Amino acid sequence: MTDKLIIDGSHGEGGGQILRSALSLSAITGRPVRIEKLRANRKKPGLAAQHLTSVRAAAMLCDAEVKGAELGSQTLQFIPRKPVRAGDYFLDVAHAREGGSAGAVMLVLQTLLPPLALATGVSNVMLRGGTHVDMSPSYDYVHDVWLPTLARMGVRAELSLMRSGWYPVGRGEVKLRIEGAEKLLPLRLEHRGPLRAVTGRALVANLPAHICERMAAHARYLLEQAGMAAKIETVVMKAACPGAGLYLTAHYENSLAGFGAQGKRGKPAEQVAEEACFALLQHYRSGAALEQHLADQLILPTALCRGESVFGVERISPHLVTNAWVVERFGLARIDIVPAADGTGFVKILASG
Ligand SMILES: Nc1ncnc2c1ncn2[C@@H]1O[C@H](COP(=O)(O)OP(=O)(O)OP(=O)(O)O)[C@@H](O)[C@H]1O
Repeated sequence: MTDKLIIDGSHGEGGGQILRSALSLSAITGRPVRIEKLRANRKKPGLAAQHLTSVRAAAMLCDAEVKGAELGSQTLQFIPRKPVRAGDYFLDVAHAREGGSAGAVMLVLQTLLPPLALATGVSNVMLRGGTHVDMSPSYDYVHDVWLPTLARMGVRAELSLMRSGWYPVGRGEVKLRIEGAEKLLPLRLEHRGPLRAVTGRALVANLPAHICERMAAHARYLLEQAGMAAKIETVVMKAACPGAGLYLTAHYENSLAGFGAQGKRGKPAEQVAEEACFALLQHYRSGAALEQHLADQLILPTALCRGESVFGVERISPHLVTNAWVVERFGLARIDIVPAADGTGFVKILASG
C-alpha cells in the first residue's frame, strides 16, 4: 500500500473543497489520506451533511475503509480498498442529518465525477438534496457550463433534473449518466474569442410566475443596455419548498462562463437579475476566458490528463490556489498560477497522467 498522505484541511481557503478534492484523488489513485482540521476556516468547522454525503459517496466507489465519518468530525481517515467501480449509485444528503438537509448535491457530484469519468464502464448516479443552493454550483451551472467544458476533455456525461431542491428543505433530485474514458484530454483556454450569445433560465418553484417573468425581463433589459441580446427562458416548477433563481451562460467562441443569483424572501426579483448580470458583465470586461468558479472546478480534471492545460481566469481565487495545492500534494501535476497586473491570471497545469 502507498504511504498515507496527511492533508491539512485548514490550508488556504480551509473549506469543504479540500475534502472533496482529496476524496476524489484518493479514490482515483488508491492512496490513503488523513485530512485534519477539516473546514477549520468555517463558522461551523468539521463535516456538514453535504460533506458527509461526499465521504459516503467516495467510499462507495472504491470500497474505502473510513474513520471519522460523522457530522462535525474534524479528522477523517480514508483508505481505498479497491479500484473505482463504475455502477449504479444513489445518495441522499438528507440521510446524513436527522431532520433532513438541503446540502448541495452538485458538490457531491463534483466529488464523484472525476473518479467515474476514469472508471471502466457506465455509471448511473441518482442524487437527492439541494440542487440550487447559494455558494455552490447550481444544477444549471453544472449542466450548461461545467459538463460542456469537461466534454471537450473527453468526459461523456449527461445530467437531468428530476426535481429542483432549495434551502432549507432540499429534496431535489438529479440523475447523472457517465461513461468512463481511458484518458482525458488537456484543455487549452487561453483566449475566449468573441461573445456569440447569452442564454439563461429564470426559475421559480412554488412561487408566482410573475417573479420569474420579472427576473428574466430585468436581466434582458440590463444586458441589452450593454449591447447583448439575451435569450432567457422562464420556468415555473414544483419543489418541496419555495425557491427562485436566475442562471446565465455567456457563450464565447472558445469558452463558456456561468453566472447565477438566488432569490430569497424580501429580495426583489430585479435585484436577483442585477446580481447575475453584474457578475456576467464584470467577467465580460475582464477579457478573461474563464470566471473564477469554472477555473477552480477545472483544476482536478486537468490534473488527471496527460499533458499541458492552460487557461486564463478573471480572478485568482483562494479556492483556485487551494485546489491546486491539494492536487500538488498528490504529486499528480505541477501547477503554475501567474497573476497579471490587471487582476486576471493564467493557470498552467502540467500533468503526468
Ligand atoms: N455561483 C457559483 N457558481 C458556480 N460554482 C460556485 C458558485 N459559488 C460557489 N461555487 C463553487 O462551489 C465550491 C465551494 O467550495 P467550498 O470549499 O467553499 O465548499 P463548501 O463545501 O461549500 O464548503 P464550505 O461550507 O466549507 O465553504 C467551489 O468549487 C466554488 O467554485
